[in-house]
This record gives sequence, structure tokens and C-alpha cells, in this order.
Amino acid sequence: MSDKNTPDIIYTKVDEAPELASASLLPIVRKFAQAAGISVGTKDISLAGRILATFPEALTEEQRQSDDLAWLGDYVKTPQANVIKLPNISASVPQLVAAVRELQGQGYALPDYPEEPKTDEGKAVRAKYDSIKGSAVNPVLREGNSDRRAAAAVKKFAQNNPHRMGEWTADSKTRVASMSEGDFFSNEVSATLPKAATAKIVLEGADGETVLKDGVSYPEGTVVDATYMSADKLDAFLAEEIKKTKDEGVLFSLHMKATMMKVSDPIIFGHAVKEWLKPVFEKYGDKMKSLGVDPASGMGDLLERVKGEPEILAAIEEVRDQRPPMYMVNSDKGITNLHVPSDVIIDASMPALIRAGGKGWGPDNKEHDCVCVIPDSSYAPVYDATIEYFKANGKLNPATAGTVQNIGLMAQKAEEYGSHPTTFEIPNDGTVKMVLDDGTVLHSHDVKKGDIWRSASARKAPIEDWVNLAIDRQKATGYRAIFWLDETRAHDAELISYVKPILEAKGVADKFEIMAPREATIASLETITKGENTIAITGNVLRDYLTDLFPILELATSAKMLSIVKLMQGGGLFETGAGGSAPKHVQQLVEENHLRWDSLGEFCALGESFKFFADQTDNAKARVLGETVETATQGILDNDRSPSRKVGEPDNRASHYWFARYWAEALAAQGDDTELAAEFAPIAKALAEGEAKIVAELAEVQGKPADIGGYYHADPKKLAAVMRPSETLNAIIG
Ligand SMILES: NC(=O)C1=CN([C@@H]2O[C@H](COP(=O)(O)OP(=O)(O)OC[C@H]3O[C@@H](n4cnc5c(N)ncnc54)[C@H](OP(=O)(O)O)[C@@H]3O)[C@@H](O)[C@H]2O)C=CC1
Ligand SMILES: O=C(O)CCC(=O)C(=O)O
Ligand SMILES: [Mg+2]
Repeated sequence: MSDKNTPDIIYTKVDEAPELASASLLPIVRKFAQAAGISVGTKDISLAGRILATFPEALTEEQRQSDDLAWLGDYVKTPQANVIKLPNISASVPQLVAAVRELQGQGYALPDYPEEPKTDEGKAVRAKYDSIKGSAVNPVLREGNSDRRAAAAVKKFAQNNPHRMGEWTADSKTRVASMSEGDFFSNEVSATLPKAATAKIVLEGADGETVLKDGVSYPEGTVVDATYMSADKLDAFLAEEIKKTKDEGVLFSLHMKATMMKVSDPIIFGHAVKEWLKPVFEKYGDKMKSLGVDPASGMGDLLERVKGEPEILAAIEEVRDQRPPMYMVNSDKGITNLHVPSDVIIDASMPALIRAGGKGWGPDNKEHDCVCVIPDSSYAPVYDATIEYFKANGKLNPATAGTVQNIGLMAQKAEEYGSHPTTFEIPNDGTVKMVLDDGTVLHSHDVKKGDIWRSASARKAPIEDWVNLAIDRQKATGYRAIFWLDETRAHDAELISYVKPILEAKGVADKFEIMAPREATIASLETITKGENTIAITGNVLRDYLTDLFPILELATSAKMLSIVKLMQGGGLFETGAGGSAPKHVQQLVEENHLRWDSLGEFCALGESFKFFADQTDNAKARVLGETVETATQGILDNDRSPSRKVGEPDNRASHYWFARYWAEALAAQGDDTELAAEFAPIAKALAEGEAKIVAELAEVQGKPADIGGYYHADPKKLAAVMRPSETLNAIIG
């Protein structure tokens, strides 16, 4: 736990593009922070780091690694917590397996990921790996609710420099398809617990009672939901949509969140793989099972396992001809939507498609309209309404559009994103019951084998904190404020029972509207189309979806978002942007030594973190650092120093040079702290004088492959060499 040796600010060590960027940015941050006596430490929450921390018994003394995630999980519950959280990989099974292989290849004697463990030992290893899988980091750190918005300067920049938007036309065939019955939305029941309780989840079937989960405890006032998705209805829906898509002559696409919804969504993804290849599974199902095929791991894994089976491969080819063309992840490499469950992630994929005018890439390497299959209908109406709005009104104009900010209920594993431990693929027909310790049957559903049943919950303290945060933000901005809650949905109705009395008690009920997601989407689009602003006050899933959707439409990317998590115990967690770890960017760096990652999210978080530190500790220098970070960020925008997407043009590393330079110049120019001004004047001068040389040194390395010594577990020396190629800059930063 934290003690006097705990660094003042924790900067997380993560994966993929943001970790590459850190190799260049962090030395700069440390140098500047040091001048104010602020230490910046790192904690490793990367996928590889978490794997190594989980298997100390398999490693040598030198190879062992501390469990930094567990440490951070405690630290975020302390009032002094100050964490800059970069995006990390939420691993699907294929990614987890690849990371283990890479580490084994580097000499770490880790056990293989057991596909179908039979022994107790195998099952224990599997359970450990499963705890690393999916979204295993964010829910642990997010001990507060979410406040995501574009900083005023960022929004202004986007309006003055509008990005390209694809055209929307009324005759677009793009549409959203969701289940109309049998899904999580239709089957949901919800109740608020009048007193603290412990629950047991059981399945009563023909051969007695099976305990699915015991000892789930909830404090008083928790909203507890239960629901299920019918496997039969899901399959029928998928079959129907595959057929309709073929008739409509557009691309078939499936959009899931298999990372964050790590139990339910890979299963649903697996149903889609099975339905797509139905004739193959009917004929060769047993053979494929014996080869270890698990549809939930995707078509990529499946093809790898059947590559020695010409008959099965021929059958797969034959099916392809009967199917509609599929939305592609990489049409050059033949990677489809159904290859890997974590390749197409709904929060990023749907906005990108919408921004492109409803287009996705087909197998012919051309853009086409798409059917967007989002099986559960709880949140699909947001995308459906957006698409219909643009079909009717044409694309959004980023030069004039207002902004949609978000206040999201997130703390303490709120709602669906905390439901993995209480999600089950039902083993036999029967009745699932949620039974409280006083014998009350809280919820009950008749289910069939293969149905996906889950319970989600939201606690009282986070809900109240969320409503109060919304009241604060509305007061600070005066914007139109909408709670995206559907009074006809069981869970939302319970939340509304919390929301209304708080608004009334505070005398602000007239400042807020409550609308179902579809109506709220239309109202928000109408508001921003007029150039006005609105705050979307949402649950956890819509927090995630909307903070990619609106930024991608308004700013071209969610990487530039300010993303603050005001921790409920007083600390601050500063997320860097609202997007992910951009795997494609790593490929580009490795192939042509160009990193197009934009660190604007890091810059925004850094400024907030310094200012928060200043407030907590009365460290006036920290405030100056925070304010000058903002000036530097503004300089990056005003002077167009953000990274380019193309090799040969300034990239992430060059943007860091400019960030350091503008930051040093701002520190040298300010009058609040003469010591800092004196210290940074010569640094600013050296950076300015070295400009031509530094820019040339950074440009020179591009265009050739770069070796970083690993994808999931890069070699720190090689990484530093690649990411800090300018001797002149390094000499100044040290
Ligand atoms: N907070 C967190 O920890 C989060 C983690 N993730 C994880 O990230 C991984 C990838 O997720 P995915 O859904 O593909 O989402 P990403 O946001 O990583 O990728 C979508 C696209 O957005 C663009 N992009 C995102 N961030 C930046 C940036 N800083 N600078 C420039 N462009 C950017 C890139 O577009 P282009 O390629 O066109 O340049 C990128 O390909 C997954 O493992 C996921 O689990 C996802 C979301 C949040
Ligand atoms: O934790 C994850 O897997 C993704 C988180 C995410 O997408 C978000 O918070 O915006
Ligand atoms: Mg997201």
C-alpha cells in the first residue's frame, strides 16, 4: 500500500501504441515534474505485466514481478491517489494466448493457456488466466464516476479545423439490426434492496439444484437486475439477418464488446461464428471439437485448427459463396469481422462506420453499406437513431456542431460492466433463481440450456454521487442536461426512483430532462446540430459508447477527450482520452518506424493531474506546471503539431518535442514562480536552438522497419532506442 515512498503521481505502464508513446513522453514529464519536486512513478498494468505477476511460481527470482494492479486497486481508495491511466489491452482469448507464447519465447516458463482443462491443476491455471482476461483493469481502478468532455480549446480547434466526414444519403442501405424479443432488454427485471443482503444464484432443473454462485453481497439500496438472452432466439435472429443482408446486397457486420463484457459477448460472438458456418458445424462439428475449435475464439483460431483438414476447408469455402460479403478488419490480409472477438469493438467500430457515412470495408477492398448486427436491443437504438438522423438530415458539420459531454455512472463496477462474476451460460433447462439470505426469491427466470443469464447491480453511494456530479456539471455549464434513462426498462425505472428525489431535494428538477436512449439521441443530435451543447447523464455502457460516438463525430477521435474520474474517497484518476490502445498503430511503427498515436489525451490528463496535486498539497509549483501544460497543449493545436498519419511526416515523437518546447517556453515566460522560470529559460532556449537538428534526427529514422523486441513485452532498451532517436533532444531532456 502507499507509504512515504509512493510517488506523487502514478503513470501507468500499458500496452501497444500508448506504451510506445510513453517511452518518449515519460522522460520529458519526469524532467519537468522534478523541477517542482514532484516524483512520477510507474505501475505496470500491461497484459504481459499482469500475466507475469500472476504466476510467480513459474518464474525465477529475477523474472518475478509485483502485482501492481492489486496495489493500485487499494491505492485508488486513498484520498491522496493521483493516477494517470492510459488505455490498456482488455484481452480476448487469442490475445492472451499470443501474449503467453511471446513471454514463453522470451524465457518465461509460464504454463500454456489450458483450452479445456481436465485436471484440478489445469482448472486452477485456467482460473488464473481467466482473471487476467477481458476488461480486468479499468473496473478495478474506477472507484469513481466518469466525467468525459472535450476541453474548450480542443473543441474550438475542431470547429476551426473541421475534419473530413463521409457523406450520408437518404438512400443508404446501412441499418442496425437487433433482436425484438428474447434479449437482455426484453427479459430484464430489477429491484432495489431495502436492506443489505447476501444472495445465492441457483439453477433448479430436472436433476435438482445447482449453485451457480454463492455469497454475492450487496449493501442496502443496491439496484439488482437479472436478465437472460435466449440462445434459440439469438440463433434465429442471426440466421434471419444473415439471409436478409444477402438479399439487401450489403455487408454483414457484428458489433460487440467482447472485451469489457468478457463472459456474455464472446459467447454471443461464438453463436454468430456458428450460425455463419452452420452447414460446416452440422457436418464436421464433432471433428472440429476434437481439434479444439471454440467458436467464441473466432474464425481466425478455427481456420488455424482445421488447416490440415482439406474437406473442412472446402466446406468453409462453399459456405462463403452462400453468405453475404463480410465487413473486414483488414481486407488485404483477409481478416474478417468474425476472425477475432476483440478486433471489432462496438464503441470504436460503430462511430467509425457512422463517421464514414455508414460505410465499412468489404472483401473486395471497397467501401459498402452495412447491416450492423447488435443483438441486444438495450443500447442499439442509440446507433439506429443516429443513422436514421443522418439519413434524414445529412452528415454532421463539425465546424458548427455543439458538443455532447458525458457524466457516467461507473464507480464500483456499476451495471453491466460489473456483471462478469454473475453471468452464466446455462448448463441445463430449468429455473434460475436469485435467493437472498432471508429466503426471499428476488428474481427468477425460466431458462433453457445455452441461454445466457446475468445479474448486474449498481450501488446506492455511486448512484447518488453520479447524480450530484451531474448537478455540479449542469450548474457549471448551464447546458441542456438529459438523463438517458428509459422509464419502461426495469433497471432504469429503479434509477429514476433515485434521480428524481435528489433533483427535487436540491431544487434543480427543472434543469434536467429524462429520456429513453432513442429519444435522448435524437434530442442530443438536434441540440448539437443547432450549435448548442448538452450533457448526457448515462449509465456505464452508454458512458463508454457515447464518449467515443460524439467525440469521433465532433473531433474525429476520442483520443483528445478529457476524462476525469473523481474518486469517491477523494483521489483523482485521470484517464488519457476515451479510446483504446490502437493496435494498428504498432503495426505501422514496426513496419515503417512511424507512430501516428496522438498523445493529446495524455497532455490533457497531465494538466489535470498537476492541478489536482496542487489542490491537494498546496504545492504552487504544481499549479504552474499544470497551467503551463495547458498552454503547451494549446500550442500543439494552434501550430498544428499533432502527429501525421503518414510515414515521412512528423509523428508522435516530433509532437513530444514540440510539447516539451512549448511547455518550457511557457514556464520560462510565466511570472508566478521565478525559480521555475529561471530553470526552464535555458531549456527553452536549447530546445529552440536545436529545432532543425532535432526535427531532422526524428525524421531520419522513418521509412524502415523498427525492432522493439516484442509486441506484448517489448525490450525496454530497444523501445527507448526507437522512441528516443534524437541525441540532441535526449541531451537536453537527460
Ligand atoms: N481505457 C482503456 O483501457 C481502453 C482500452 N481499450 C482497449 O484498446 C484496444 C483497442 O480497442 P479499439 O476498440 O480498437 O479502439 P482504439 O480506440 O484503440 O482504436 C480505434 C481507432 O481509433 C484511433 N485512435 C484511438 N486512439 C488514438 C490516438 N491516441 N491517436 C490517434 N488515433 C487514435 C485509431 O484510428 P486510426 O487507426 O485510423 O489511426 C484507432 O485505430 C483493445 O484491447 C481494447 O480493449 C479500448 C478502449 C478503452
Ligand atoms: O476496459 C475496457 O475494456 C474498455 C474501456 C472503454 O472502452 C472505455 O472506458 O471507454
Ligand atoms: Mg470506450
